[in-house]
Amino acid sequence: MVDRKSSDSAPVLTDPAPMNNSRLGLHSSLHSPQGVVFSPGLFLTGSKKKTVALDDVRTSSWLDAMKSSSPTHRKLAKDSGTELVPTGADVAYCNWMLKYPSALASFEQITNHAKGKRLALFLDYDGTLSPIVDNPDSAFMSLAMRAAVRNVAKCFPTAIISGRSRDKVYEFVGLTNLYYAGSHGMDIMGPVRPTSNDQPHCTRSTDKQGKEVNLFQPASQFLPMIDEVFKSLVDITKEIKGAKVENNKFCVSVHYRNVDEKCWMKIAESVDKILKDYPRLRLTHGRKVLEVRPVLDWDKGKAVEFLLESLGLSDCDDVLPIYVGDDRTDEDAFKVLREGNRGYGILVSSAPKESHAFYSLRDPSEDAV
Ligand SMILES: O=P(O)(O)OC[C@H]1O[C@H](O[C@H]2O[C@H](CO)[C@@H](O)[C@H](O)[C@H]2O)[C@H](O)[C@@H](O)[C@@H]1O
Repeated sequence: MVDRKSSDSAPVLTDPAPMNNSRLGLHSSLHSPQGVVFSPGLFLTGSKKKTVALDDVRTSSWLDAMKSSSPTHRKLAKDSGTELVPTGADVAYCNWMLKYPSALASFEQITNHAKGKRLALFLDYDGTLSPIVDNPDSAFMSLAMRAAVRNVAKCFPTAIISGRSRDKVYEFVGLTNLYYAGSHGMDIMGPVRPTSNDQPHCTRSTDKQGKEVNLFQPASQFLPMIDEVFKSLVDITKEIKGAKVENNKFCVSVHYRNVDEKCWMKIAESVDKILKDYPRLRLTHGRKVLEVRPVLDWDKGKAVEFLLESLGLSDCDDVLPIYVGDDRTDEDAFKVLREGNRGYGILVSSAPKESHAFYSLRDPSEDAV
């Protein structure tokens, strides 16, 4: 079992409230806070210097982040037959699209850039392939979306990279001709690589069709800890109406979408209380969800790089990776593609937000077009 109170353990890294002024501020999980250094391996190390006052600041900054997560904005009224009266939000969205043009409207530009290149497609699941719904167990993708993904995967290598457990996202998508990465990329089932035997955290396995695959699980030593923390989180939140804790194998989601906003502070305090005992776990914010995960230098961006390498597509000028995602965790992947002009990120969002993506789509129904 992992020693959860080891002396060289890292402090819990928390995300400050999102949407602060700086473009990079959005992406706080990338930053190593003071006192935290990246060790030669994947682990983040540092010293724990938290005070009670700092904890209060921390939980209230969590609350700010929770309040601004997944804002709801009305769609521009269309096809309703009524006269359109753009609101301030509509105008703001249109202005935002000048910076992040619609991927659909830019289709020709993208295909021109893709000429002579091999495409590789990376897709987030929730909020990208499936609409956001109240019950995480009912986040089904539409038949049209499944058909679109099936077709695209016949033409280009395609991978799903999700915060969900790999098994769960496979259950939702149900397509065999794809690669799957669960737990924010900490559980990747990819093609067998000639070098994979030498790679740490890689094992040979077989997929559900009996095909030989490469399994990359850099957080495997955290499994007992994650199971333990999952049980504690279920227990501590059981009296909070609407709270739901989801075990995503190498990370845990604490959902508050169905919790009365008056109780959000209680959710933040409960998670904070548990995490105090687990300095090797950290917290990130998603769409009305707090995500507890190992303090590892690994994210969806690293997963994209890993898969490109596994597919023999890294360091090739004739490869154009495209990543479609809606969430803050997808920013890691957008950033990897933007850096060095490697490919395009497409952000699915109905509200303006700062991003490392190049293009935008308003909602998942546009993805399947
Ligand atoms: O990386 P993703 O595939 O986008 O997964 C991120 C989280 O998605 C799920 O939660 C979100 O979608 C739910 C269903 O629409 C919604 O109810 C919830 O409020 C959203 O946060 C999933 O349940 C989480 O475990 C994932 O971490």
